[in-house]
Amino acid sequence: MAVIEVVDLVKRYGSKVAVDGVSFSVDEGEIFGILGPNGAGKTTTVECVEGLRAPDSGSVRVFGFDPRADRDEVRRVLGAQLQESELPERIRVGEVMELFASFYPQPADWRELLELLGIPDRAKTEYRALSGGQKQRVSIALALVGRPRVAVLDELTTGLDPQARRDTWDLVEGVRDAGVTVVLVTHFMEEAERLCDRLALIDAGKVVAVDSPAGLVARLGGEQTVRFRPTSALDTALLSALPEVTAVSQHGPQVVVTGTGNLLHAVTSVLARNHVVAADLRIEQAGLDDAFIRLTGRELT
Ligand SMILES: Nc1ncnc2c1ncn2[C@@H]1O[C@H](COP(=O)(O)OP(=O)(O)OP(=O)(O)O)[C@@H](O)[C@H]1O
Repeated sequence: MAVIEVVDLVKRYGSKVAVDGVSFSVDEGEIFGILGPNGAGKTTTVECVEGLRAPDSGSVRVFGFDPRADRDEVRRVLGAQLQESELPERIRVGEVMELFASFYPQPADWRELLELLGIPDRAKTEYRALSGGQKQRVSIALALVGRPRVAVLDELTTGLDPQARRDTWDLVEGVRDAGVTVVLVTHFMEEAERLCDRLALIDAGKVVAVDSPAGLVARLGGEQTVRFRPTSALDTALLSALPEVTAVSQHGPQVVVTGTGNLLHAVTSVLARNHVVAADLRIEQAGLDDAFIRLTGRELT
């Protein structure tokens, strides 16, 4: 059975359609990403999964339960992160952990969780005195204290410095390795690429693709980009005519050539034949961001 099954989910705010027929399913034991630009409908989608919002149409099941009709069952198996603003500033970390643990029949040992999350010494600290990274750790601990089978983590590294972000990625992998399925909402390409087994790309309320990061990139057919600055006049039509080349564009002094196959060799051969020296020559393989542009026609950020 799928851990989460979303079928044709639609959610409107007044006349604004925030989620427009979204379908995906999450398998047990995976880190499933929901990736898309700001306003794509990611949070609204997971709020429907968590039972915080009622869908206008379509269906959501979590281990077969309806998050609205079977609220208690879903609460027992699904751990959701709190938004930062939802905790009182003066509550101590130990107090909030104790409180949340009391909601569950068989909670995890929250002291162990704080230890696992690298903040064992923060139990007596007031929430407001925590750093951004520590607040994120507390919110992950709260999502895990009920021993959920699936944890939903929304924009968990937004606002963190690069080191704290990498530490958080290690934590998420640790959660998955402990047997918890993870749904990760993000607008960071690098985060999705590094962590997710599969992901749904969402744009303007619709799913544009569901695949592994490598599978999404492979849809580009091994596309590469060569960039360089010609040091003398170059007729770019010579490059466009190459069978390996799919597009040529010029950005100021820089020429950008995308294509497949042995693109670099094809481009440098043309340059050599025409006695053009290429300065700052670079080649890049396509990544998730290129896949996103190809699938949606626009950039993620
Ligand atoms: N409570 C609300 N009332 C009205 N419109 C809303 C509400 N919440 C979200 N929206 C709108 O619905 C759309 C989807 O928002 P949502 O927060 O689900 O997107 P998101 O992909 O999570 O984006 P972000 O990363 O910015 O949170 C956006 O256009 C947003 O402005």
